[in-house]
Amino acid sequence: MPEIIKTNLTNGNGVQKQRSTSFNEEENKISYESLQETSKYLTDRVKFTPKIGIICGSGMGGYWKAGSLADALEDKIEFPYEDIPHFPRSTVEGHVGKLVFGHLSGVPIVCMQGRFHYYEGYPLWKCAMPVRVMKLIGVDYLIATNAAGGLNPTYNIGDIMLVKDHINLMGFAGNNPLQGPNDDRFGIRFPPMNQAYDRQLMKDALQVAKDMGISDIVHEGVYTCLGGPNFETVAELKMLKMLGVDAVGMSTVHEVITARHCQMTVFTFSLITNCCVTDYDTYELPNHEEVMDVGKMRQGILKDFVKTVVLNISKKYVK
Ligand SMILES: O=P(O)(O)O[C@H]1O[C@H](CO)[C@@H](O)[C@H]1O
Ligand SMILES: Nc1nc2[nH]cnc2c(=O)[nH]1
Repeated sequence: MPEIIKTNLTNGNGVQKQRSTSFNEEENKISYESLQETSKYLTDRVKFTPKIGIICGSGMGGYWKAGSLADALEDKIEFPYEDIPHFPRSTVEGHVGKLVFGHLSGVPIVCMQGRFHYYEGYPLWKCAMPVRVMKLIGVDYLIATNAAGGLNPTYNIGDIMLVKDHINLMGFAGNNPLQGPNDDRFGIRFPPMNQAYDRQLMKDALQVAKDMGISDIVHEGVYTCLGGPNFETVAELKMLKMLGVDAVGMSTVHEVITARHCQMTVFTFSLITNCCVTDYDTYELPNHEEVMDVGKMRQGILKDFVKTVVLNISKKYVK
């Protein structure tokens, strides 16, 4: 049951009135101490310290098991989300719901096989809280992946868009994962966001794409997150296009903001799983099955791409 906090206010004429504020740890921020409990639960059970964390987008976390990025991990230690203290539960198809520790190309990593979305009913801070858990475990580099609709007309289904920037539309509407009291142990009250996506990691990833011979399907672009769960109307997409958005999704932005708040270095890419329909004469309907199918279709390339990016970060930057 929520604990009721009574606050004394005056009405301006010196007359006292009482306001009741509902405070419930599940609805409001989870404390630093609670997240330390979560992190301790994990570090007590894993004998290596990953410096790199990966979040798998829809269809990219290997819900079909074989051949995926998560499947490529060696010495795996898996934690179903329901076993981890204070962790939310995955409810979306294509998001397995496990935190997996292991080695990718010999590099220790932690991987979220399934993320949390606002439309599942979680507040943004809760969608992003695993990022803080990663930070407490020792992760300094976040690789966040997502499935997104391609709005840029030059993009094709199956392309990869390296995210160079985002538009935090939900933030425009006053919804932000950092809302509420700031805990300075994570980061500062007013974090800058103009260098959210690390330029050097992007350049390195472009070189990886070149070396793999896939430069023709790799772009740099601007991502936006909408609340979902419905896909967009034609008018909404036209508006987003005018704003300079290249790909549209329902995730990632709040994770990136939370990661930058606690000084993580961020690399993000979108897999373009569908082309956004921006005219009324096209009868194609975006759907989640297609989104997952494209993830599966691209699993081989994505696995090799991420493995090389991870190896590169580990060799060049991780201390
Ligand atoms: O962003 P991820 O988790 O990759 O998933 C994307 O795909 C789903 C829609 O098919 C939405 O959840 C959208 O956000
Ligand atoms: N909002 C949104 N999210 C997506 N995820 C995958 N495709 C899409 C899309 O077209 N729109």
